[in-house]
Amino acid sequence: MNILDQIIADKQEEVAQRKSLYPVKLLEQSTYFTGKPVSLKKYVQREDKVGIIAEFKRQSPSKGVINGSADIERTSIGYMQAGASGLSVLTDTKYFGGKNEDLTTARSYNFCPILRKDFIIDEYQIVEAKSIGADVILLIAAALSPEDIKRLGAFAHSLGMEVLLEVHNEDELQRSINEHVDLLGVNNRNLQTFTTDINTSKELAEKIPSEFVKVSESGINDPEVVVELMKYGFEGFLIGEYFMHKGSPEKACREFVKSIKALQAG
Ligand SMILES: O=P(O)(O)OC[C@@H](O)[C@@H](O)c1c[nH]c2ccccc12
Repeated sequence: MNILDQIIADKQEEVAQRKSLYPVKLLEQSTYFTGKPVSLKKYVQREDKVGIIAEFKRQSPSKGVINGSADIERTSIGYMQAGASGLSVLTDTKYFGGKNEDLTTARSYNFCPILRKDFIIDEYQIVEAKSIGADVILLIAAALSPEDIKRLGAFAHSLGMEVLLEVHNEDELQRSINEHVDLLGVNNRNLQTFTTDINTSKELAEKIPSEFVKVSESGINDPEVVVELMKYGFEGFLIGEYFMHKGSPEKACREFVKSIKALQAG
């Protein structure tokens, strides 16, 4: 079984358990549930920003522990002060060492779009995403049928949230896009081999219909790469490990944003 199948199998069990522990009625009582989501689409397109979606990721199946001591309050505030356009917070515990409380903490200290980074397979998780303060959900084409993607996307929209659809190749792109997708993320990481290749983004760029905001995900560790991807029409850049593996992720983010701006100024 590949890693994604394994994660999804575990997720099915986890969701079934959470459903009985925290019924939807309870989630809907959260003060965040009634709040109006912040648009990631708009934020990555802001003229005064460079489109970095800064991720809080303690560990991953490919790298093991990336940063065991980073603090979500400090890092999330620092990322936004560094000029990030939005935040991505891993909430999967088993494989990524995250938790829902991380997202809620990030929410309570920041007014910005926050992506719930998890493996969404069920409407329940979308209600949960909203109740913990997320604005955007991730749907992974490799893990879902086109019908599921459409149904879950429509449900997220009905709650006012945005949808980031993640694809890794043209086949996934063609079969998965629908009107309930707002942002199209190209994952540069091959989930079978864990290798990352920026060319994945470059090759898929022209195949993505222009109504979707393009986001390049994974393996980005060089400001020059961001500037190059901008030429291919990418407006969002999802970066985790490059920031998180440093003692101060927020400082790494600040320097990264600065370098992009310097390159743009020529
Ligand atoms: O840490 P990186 O290489 O900068 O990548 C960030 C992000 O793209 C990656 O964490 C990611 C992309 N898609 C995912 C799906 C689930 C969990 C994690 C991910």
